[in-house]
Parts: sequence; C-alpha cells; structure tokens
Amino acid sequence: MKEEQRSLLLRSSSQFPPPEGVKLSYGTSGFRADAGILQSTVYRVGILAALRALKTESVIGLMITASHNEVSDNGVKIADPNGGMLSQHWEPFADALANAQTPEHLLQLVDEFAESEGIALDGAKSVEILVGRDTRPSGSSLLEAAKLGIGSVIGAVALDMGILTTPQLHWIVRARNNGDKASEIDYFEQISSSFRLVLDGFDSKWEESNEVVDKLIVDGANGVGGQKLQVYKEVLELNGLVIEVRNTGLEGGVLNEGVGADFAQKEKVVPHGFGSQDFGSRCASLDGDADRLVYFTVLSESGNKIELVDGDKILSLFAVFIKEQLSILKNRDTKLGDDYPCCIGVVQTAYANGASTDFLKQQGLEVAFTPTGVKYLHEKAAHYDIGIYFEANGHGTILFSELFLSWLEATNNELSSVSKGSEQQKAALRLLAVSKLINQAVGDALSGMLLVEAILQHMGWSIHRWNELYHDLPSRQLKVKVVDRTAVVTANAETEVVKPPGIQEAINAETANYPKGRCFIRPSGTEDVIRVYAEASAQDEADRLAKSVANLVDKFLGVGSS
Ligand SMILES: CC(=O)N[C@H]1[C@@H](OP(=O)(O)O)O[C@H](CO)[C@@H](O)[C@@H]1O
Ligand SMILES: [Mg+2]
Repeated sequence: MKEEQRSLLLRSSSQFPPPEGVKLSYGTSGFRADAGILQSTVYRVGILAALRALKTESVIGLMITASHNEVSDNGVKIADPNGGMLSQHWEPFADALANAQTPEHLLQLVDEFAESEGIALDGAKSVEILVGRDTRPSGSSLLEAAKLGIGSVIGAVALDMGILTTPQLHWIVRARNNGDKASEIDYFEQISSSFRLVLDGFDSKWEESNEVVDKLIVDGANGVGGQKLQVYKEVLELNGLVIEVRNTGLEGGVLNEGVGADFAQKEKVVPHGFGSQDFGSRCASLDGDADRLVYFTVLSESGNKIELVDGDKILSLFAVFIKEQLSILKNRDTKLGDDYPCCIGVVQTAYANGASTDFLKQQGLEVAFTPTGVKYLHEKAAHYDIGIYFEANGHGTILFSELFLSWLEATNNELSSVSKGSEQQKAALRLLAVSKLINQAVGDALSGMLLVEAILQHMGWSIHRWNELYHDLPSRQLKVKVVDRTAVVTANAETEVVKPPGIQEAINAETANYPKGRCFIRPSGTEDVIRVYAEASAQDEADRLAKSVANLVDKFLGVGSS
C-alpha cells in the first residue's frame, strides 16, 4: 500500500472510533443497530464497498437502511455488481473491519485482505460506489460517514443517489453494470411499461367477474416505499389500476410504528390508518425499505383483525401463473424448434406456512428450503431456469436464467413470424414482460405488487379468491430477549437447535402435544432476540405452543438462566 493511501486511511479512521463493548456482525441483511452507534460501522462499510468495487472492477451499491426495525435503528449493507447481496465469503472480512479497535489494526486488516484478494491499492483504477438511504432521520449523517469511508480508498468515488427503496438501489447497480439506463426514472419507466406489456397480452377478466375490485389501498409503512408510490403512482395507474397510498410518512406518523408489512404479518391486526371502512377492500402493506410486500383484507366491520395474504400466497400465485404460461407455450407446434426442458423451482424457509408447501408440492413443483435471509434464497433460486423465492414475510422475487430468456426470445421471434397473436406467442411475450417487471436483483415490493395486480386481473380473481388457493395452518411468532442470542446454534435450514444441549429435545416433547404441531427457534440476524415460530391445527394451540416454547427459551437462555 502506498504511503499516501496509508496515511489517508489512518487519518480518516481516527475520526471514527468503534463503539465500546459492542461486537457487530454482518447479519441476515448487513449490519443493524441503534443508529447512535453506527457511524464507525458505516464508515468502514464505505471502505469495504470501495475494496469490493476495486476487486470486481464494477459499480457497487451501499444502502443505509434498517428495513422493518424501529426508527431509532439504522443499518448498512452492500449490493454486489449483479445487484444481489454481498458475496458471502466477504462477510468475515466485513465483521473484522467493523470490529477493528484501532486505526492501526484497521489498516493492517485492509492491507492483508487487499493482498490476499489481489486488490491493488495504488489508485490506478477508478471505481464508483452508489450510496442510497431510506427515510430514517439518522440516514443523512450516516451517509456522510459512508462517503468518508469510500473517499479514503484512493480511486473510489461515492455517488449520492439520495433517498431510494433498497430494491431500487440494487436494481440501479445491476442496470449500471449491464450498461442499461439506470436512473430512478428508468426504474419506474421499466416497471410501468413492462406492467403494461404483461397486461397487454390479457383480457382482463375483472370486468366479467361479479366480485368488483376497484382500487388497491397501500400501507406505505411511513417509509420510503409509501413516499415513492405517492409520487409515482400517476405513472403507474394504468389499465384501470387505481392506487390509494396511506402511511406515506409525509403527513406525520412514525416509520414502522403500528404500520408496515412486518407489523401486519406478525401481529395480524390492521395497520394504523386502516379500519372498518376498508372492510372487503384489497389492501397491501410495504415494509420500511419497500423490499417486502404482503396483502390483507380487513376481516370484520367492527374488529381490527386482518386476513393476511402473505409471501407464501404471493409465491403460490406467481407459481400458478408461471406454470399456466409455460403450459400454454408447451402446446405450441413443437416443430417450430427444440422444446426447452424448463426447470422451475420454488424456494422457501422454515417460516413458510406448512399448508403453502403442501400446496406447491401438489402443483408438482420442486420446493427447496434454505436458512432465513434472502441471500440464501436468492442463491438457491438462481439454480433454476425460473426460480421463485419468497420468505413468508413477503420478501421475494422470480429469477429467470439467461439461458431460458434467450430461448424465450428466440421462441417468441419464431412464433411471431408463424403465428403472431396466438395464445402461445402471447404467453412467450408475457413471460418476457414478467422478467422485466419483476426485479432480477432482489425482492421488490413495488414491482412485486404490480405483478400481483396483473395476475389477479388476468385470472379475474378477487383477493378472497386468491386467498382460497389453500388455507393457512394457524401460526404464531414470538420473540424472546436472552442474555446471548449467539448461544443458539441451528442446523437443517434452522429447523433444529444443536446448541445449547437439551433444548431441542424439550421443544420436541412440547410440540408432540399438538396435532400438526411444528415449532422451531433461531437467533434473529437483525434484532437482539431469539425468534419462536409455532404452527398447529388451531390458533389457540399455535399460541400455546409458541408461548410454552418461549418459556423454554427463557429457562435455558433468559436473563434468569445460568
Ligand atoms: C422471521 C423473519 O421475518 N425474519 C426476517 C428478519 O430476519 P431475522 O434474522 O429473523 O431477524 O429480517 C430479514 C431482513 O429483512 C428477513 O430476511 C427475515 O425474513
Ligand atoms: Mg426490508
């Protein structure tokens, strides 16, 4: 490392001492903590992003967000050149960097890592890092810290992209590296024009349907997704889709407080701003950085309960639709070309409702499981020609392989010369449009929502009809504060605890008391808690099972244990 680079790093890092007594780790989705202790972490992730850009010789993204966490938290994560999550083999370095205690130690880590990765720190190359943030008040000062981190690596330049949803930043990074148009406007133009294209091939069956479905009401979580939708909905209100946005955060209201996808999915009660007046309406809820989407309806005219249509149902809707399009395509005259043995797979986590997994298997689909966190699901889904992944909480997307897309393009060209306008050609066009509408970089609430809307119109389905695809098994999620959540180590896609000893046996014994009972625990990667998930054949049983396992967690690991 050149002397100039050395002294630049030493000088800037001495302005950002790490918080005392805190060990941070690049968890399920980057670093997250109370915003007050994150300056040094974000600065260091700036350095990390710069190194990643130099290594990959590509544009890299750095997003400042804590998604569904409370407004006083914040976080930071990196988007790789393809728009996906930071390559997992860099995470240990991210941890080491974030926890380096002195500027000298930090310098040594950078030196050693750059050497082992073959990154030349000589300023010969120039690279760009796109920096985005959500609407959290702490975001702007953390963004300055990120810029300083980036600027302390010679040759790296930070580009402030302003306030964006997380999926927008990932999309923009991917588009930039693909040489495509890559601004926020380009993002909205692409999703709205491909939404139009998906719908173009359909005759909307809503009009023929007795279940009149006029508008979609969206809970914006008082965050960036609500704001963007409010601004851009005029562009998106196409083909009769009317969107009303609530909880935009522009009229007051606290981010994620009693609102948003995480709240709706976990509490199963109406978000703030919704109530009996919405009985029967089709409602959707975004999370704080708009990478999660769930739908719901208000259940009764008086109560505050909702019928949740979660990520598993979105996945099921997408799977049913894609399968339908593929089977239309299969019916074409095979003399036209080689049939492509399209391999379609769906990916879920242990949080997926058991009824959804049964449903997907009944559809003849291959269902794979990974640990929690889209970095795992995405990686798995990329193995298929069409890989559909969703977490139950509404984070997911559909990935199309390059190979399949080129086959589809070729088939569409063939079909348009021999049977233009045929059902088969329309199916090919629709699938191509879906691949442009749905975010290929990461789960995206805004583009996912448009695809749901298009499919519902195509099927002529109301939200109730959609929800009837299968019936969820009753479930309950709880969180338990413990002394040290890292004491829990799991295996088998997080369905079994291997440490501490004895607790899994106790969970098994408890679960055996409930018909159709299923229960697991795991340490959260975004909050300082152990999460408990329970499923059973009746709601009160799921509640009781979750409660008794939460007590077990408390007994083994709680403040009173040891
Ligand atoms: C049960 C649950 O919803 N867990 C969420 C949550 O992770 P935890 O590691 O469970 O805190 O946040 C992640 C990031 O948004 C998301 O990927 C994941 O699904
Ligand atoms: Mg999120």
